[in-house]
Order: sequence, then C-alpha cells, then structure tokens
Amino acid sequence: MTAHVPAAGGTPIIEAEGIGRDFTRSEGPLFRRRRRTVTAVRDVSFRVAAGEIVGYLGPNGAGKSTTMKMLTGILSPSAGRLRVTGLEPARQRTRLAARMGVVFGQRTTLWWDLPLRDSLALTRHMYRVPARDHARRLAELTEILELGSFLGTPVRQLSLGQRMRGDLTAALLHDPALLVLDEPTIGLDVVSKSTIREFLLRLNAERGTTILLTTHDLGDVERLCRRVMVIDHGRLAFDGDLAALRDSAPSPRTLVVDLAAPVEPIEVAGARTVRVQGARQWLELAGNPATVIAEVARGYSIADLTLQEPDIEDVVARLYRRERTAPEPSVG
Ligand SMILES: Nc1ncnc2c1ncn2[C@@H]1O[C@H](COP(=O)(O)OP(=O)(O)OP(=O)(O)O)[C@@H](O)[C@H]1O
Repeated sequence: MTAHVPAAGGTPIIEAEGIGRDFTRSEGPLFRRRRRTVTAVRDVSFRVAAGEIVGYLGPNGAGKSTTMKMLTGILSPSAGRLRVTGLEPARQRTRLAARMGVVFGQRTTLWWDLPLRDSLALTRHMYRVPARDHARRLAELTEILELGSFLGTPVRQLSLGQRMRGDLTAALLHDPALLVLDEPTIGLDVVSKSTIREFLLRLNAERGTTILLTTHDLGDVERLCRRVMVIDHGRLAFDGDLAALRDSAPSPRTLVVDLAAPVEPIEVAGARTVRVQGARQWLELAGNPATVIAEVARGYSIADLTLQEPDIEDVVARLYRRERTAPEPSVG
C-alpha cells in the first residue's frame, strides 16, 4: 500500500459527548398495551483520534449496535452531541459515507448474484471515485488480500473468508479515513481470522486508517486493539488500554506446576490448587508468585513451572459481572 500521512493534529475522527438513545416499545396484552421507553445507550462520551484502533466490547444487548448505528448515521442520538470526521452523522450521512467504510460480519454489501469484480466496480459509482484511483486501489487491495483467484466468482459462491475479504475491499476502495467493523471475524476459521487481522494492522500502519470494531472474539482484541471501550447496560464501563483493563478488574494469575510424579493437590500459603491432571497442577495465585514458587519448590519435586497471565476473556467477564450491579434500563 502506498504510504498515507494522516493529517496532523486537528479534529478527532469521532467525538461523542453524552450521547444517548432511547427506544419506545409497546408491551403487554393487546388491549392493555403500554408504551415503555428503553434506554439502549446513555450518557456515553469518548473521542477517537486519527490512526487509533479501538475495540468496542460488551455483552449481548449492551448497546454496541445502537452506538454503531448512531456513528454511521442510521440512527440519530436522542441526547448528546456526536461528530464523526467533523460531520453530524444522521444529518450529513451522504458526505460521511465518502469518509467512512463499514463492514458488518454477518451481512454483505456485495451483490449476491454478481461476480465479485462487478460488485467492486459498482462501488466506484456509489462513492464517485475517479476511475484511475479506483483501478489503482483495486489492484493494491487485490494483491494484498489475494482476491485474484475469485474476482470472477459470483458472491454467493464465495467462502465466508473470501466474502469478508471482498467486503473489506468494497469498504476501502474509496480510501476512507475511518473503518467501522461489526464482528469482522465472526464465523471465520483460524487462518482467515489471522489474514484479516494482519491486513487491518497493515492498513492502519501504512495508511493511518482509524479503525473502530465490535467483536466478541478476544483474539481480535489482543491482536488489534491498543485501546478498548467496554459498554454495559448502555453505559461506558471502561475506556483505556488493555493493560489498564486487566488492572481494573483484577483476575488472579495461575501457576502451572509440572511435578515429577502425580501427587495429592498441592497445599501452600498464597495459592489455591484449582485443577489437577496427572502430574500437572494449576494454582490460582493470591500472594507473591516468587514466594509461592519457593514454597512449592521446598515441598515438592518439580519438573517444570509456568506463570499464566489472566486471559483477557476472563478480565472482561469479571468487568461485566461487576457492572451487572448497575441500574437496569430506565422504564418510562
Ligand atoms: N429498534 C429497537 N427498538 C427497541 N429496542 C431496541 C431497538 N434496538 C435495540 N434495542 C434495545 O436496546 C438495547 C441495546 O441493543 P443493541 O442491539 O445496541 O445491543 P448490542 O450490544 O449490539 O447487542 P449484540 O451483541 O447482541 O448485538 C437492547 O435492550 C435492545 O433490545
């Protein structure tokens, strides 16, 4: 990819100040229906600077899709102020589309019956990209994402991984400043996931493209996101880097002990044995690892030791559990 220098300083790519979104639902039996207001997103504030990769995480129903719909202009906020590349998404949706690429992992924007090549050609007219720029970008993306062997295949016959590469190309042919991805690796095999992740990192490094993604795949988070935002019950529960997320919802580290031979569960101060499998035991650490290791070494014959950091999955799950004590969506 040809190098792209992001504009220095200037406006953040995304500015959300106290944004919220309510929905009204009719509930109850037919003749006693009541209207109920559900707050899907409440008082969410954040900024995303040019060149960041940010993960937007949260359990089902937390408000991720609602936020994404506000960012892309499909929904307008019921409260607060939102600007994306300086534009007001719901009011300036067409102008915003020229600066933003959107990919939903569960849906395609490609024409199902057309060869991939024709679908990609049509995006040129949608975004009014000059023919030469379009041809150059298409050649670059075809090479990097290795689309060559299936450009002539109708989209309906593509594998999920091929289709995702096609969707990413369609979202990037107009060279947007911001790429918004909703579950970009959902359903993909390990190799396809890795291809997509490496491509996104390269896109960000070489073109400075800002990326905001929702995902339930913690591999995506660990590989891609320097910064994560966690939303729960419509509120922003955390915004910071991955290391800070680990600190904010501490999870114990685990000491994996390979013994010379199987023995009864190890008993030492500062640790709790949580699993035994043959000569291997897993100890959840409460105290200082060095002290625990010394204790274990004193009392047992050790073949090998490893210290496991808490899994990010574990950390996020703990954070959700903590936030679960937050108030339920308001009823109006
Ligand atoms: N059009 C709508 N009408 C009424 N309620 C809605 C509407 N869209 C979303 N909601 C409600 O708002 C809340 C947040 O939903 P949202 O789809 O934003 O969650 P999510 O974090 O994207 O979940 P998932 O991971 O399952 O996609 C939920 O309680 C949902 O039922």
